[in-house]
Amino acid sequence: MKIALIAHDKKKPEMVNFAIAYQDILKAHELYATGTTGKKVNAATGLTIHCFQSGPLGGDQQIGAMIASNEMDLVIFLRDPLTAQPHEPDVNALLRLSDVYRIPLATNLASAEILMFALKHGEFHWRDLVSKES
Ligand SMILES: O=C(CO)COP(=O)(O)O
Repeated sequence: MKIALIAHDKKKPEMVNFAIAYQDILKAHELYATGTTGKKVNAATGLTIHCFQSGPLGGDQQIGAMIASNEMDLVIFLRDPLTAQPHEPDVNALLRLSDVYRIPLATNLASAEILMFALKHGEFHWRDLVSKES
């Protein structure tokens, strides 16, 4: 499974703790991230992560492109709903594409944990079927 990890600045400590807590699950998958998030998670866990550009410089768009070409299976995007982002249109585009392509997406820690439990229990095998269709 290809999993994207993205966190706005105020949510990065939460993302790092999340990745530490679930690294045993995450390490079995192909991980992608926006630039700064990926570097922080890698530094804290040693997980191998393909890092795209930083979000404001196009990282959200790069992950969106993977979604549009059916190459992303799950997105954990810890958004900061209380801070305006200079690249809000990119953020909205990523959320929109996740809905267009029905990609499981968690935008907060509680949802992200539920997705991790589902992943651990093999609830995403349907993505293998969808991936093979394209
Ligand atoms: O801004 C982001 C997502 O919209 C995150 O980008 P960084 O991980 O590069 O900080």
